[in-house]
Amino acid sequence: MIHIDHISKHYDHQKILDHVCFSINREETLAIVGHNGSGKSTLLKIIAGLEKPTAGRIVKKHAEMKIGYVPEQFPNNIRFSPNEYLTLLGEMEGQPLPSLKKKITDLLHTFQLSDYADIRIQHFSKGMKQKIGIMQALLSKPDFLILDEPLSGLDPQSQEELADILNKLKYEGLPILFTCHERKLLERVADRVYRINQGKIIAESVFPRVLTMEIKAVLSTDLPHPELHLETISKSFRIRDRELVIKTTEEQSNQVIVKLITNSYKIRSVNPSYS
Ligand SMILES: Nc1ncnc2c1ncn2[C@@H]1O[C@H](COP(=O)(O)OP(=O)(O)OP(=O)(O)O)[C@@H](O)[C@H]1O
Repeated sequence: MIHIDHISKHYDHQKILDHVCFSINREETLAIVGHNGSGKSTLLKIIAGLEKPTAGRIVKKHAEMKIGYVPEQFPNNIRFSPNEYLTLLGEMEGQPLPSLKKKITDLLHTFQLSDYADIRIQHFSKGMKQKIGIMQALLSKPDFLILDEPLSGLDPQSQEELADILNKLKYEGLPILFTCHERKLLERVADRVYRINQGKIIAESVFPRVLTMEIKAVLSTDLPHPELHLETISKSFRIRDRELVIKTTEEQSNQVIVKLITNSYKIRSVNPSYS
């Protein structure tokens, strides 16, 4: 959906990017890694249209494609609450107030900030501010999201929480391009990783997307739970009273559902699991 076509960038006489070429496909999460100063942020800004390349071009599938860009640092001095700040930005874009309010409520819920909706952002932690930056980018329903070091400076728990949110957005079909230094998180979130080295870009890794599904089912008879031998097709499962909760791969989820139905279970829910 976006092709980076022989992008080069020089600052004064310093060559930062040298004929960088790659494509970003639909529903794909791509990460860029590289040493400090290797040109990651410069490349993201060029793709977002915030910086001009010295040579080359960015080819978008649709000229009107909306790109959401989240810089590494969220401003420190925002005196508005998330409700006020996001409403103001949405109104400036001309979004109608009723649907804008609903969108903000949904975003606050997704980012687990509903309890902080009316507290000034300047009092927030770095991770919370980072979430506001992403919410701001999502407010105008982008077709593509670019995040510069979204996890930097966050404690491990906040990193995990944000990685879960990125996975959720990815599962909903939003293509994402981000930079990150944390190997474990790259593996959790990225489908592909590219490395910038001396201005050139090289494909580093491809992580197969193995999605875990959580299936909740209830036994519809008064008999004890039947012996299902789920160990072979399930990552984990637990039984509580009449309820059975099973985690399995997306590929095997249909097989599990059929097995449950034929053994007198009623399926309550089938959802992707990010843990
Ligand atoms: N506006 C600018 N003017 C001159 N040089 C710049 C400018 N912006 C970036 N640079 C230089 O370009 C090089 C690449 O910077 P960039 O911020 O893209 O690297 P990075 O890989 O994102 O680094 P980090 O991992 O530290 O964030 C650096 O040497 C930087 O000093």
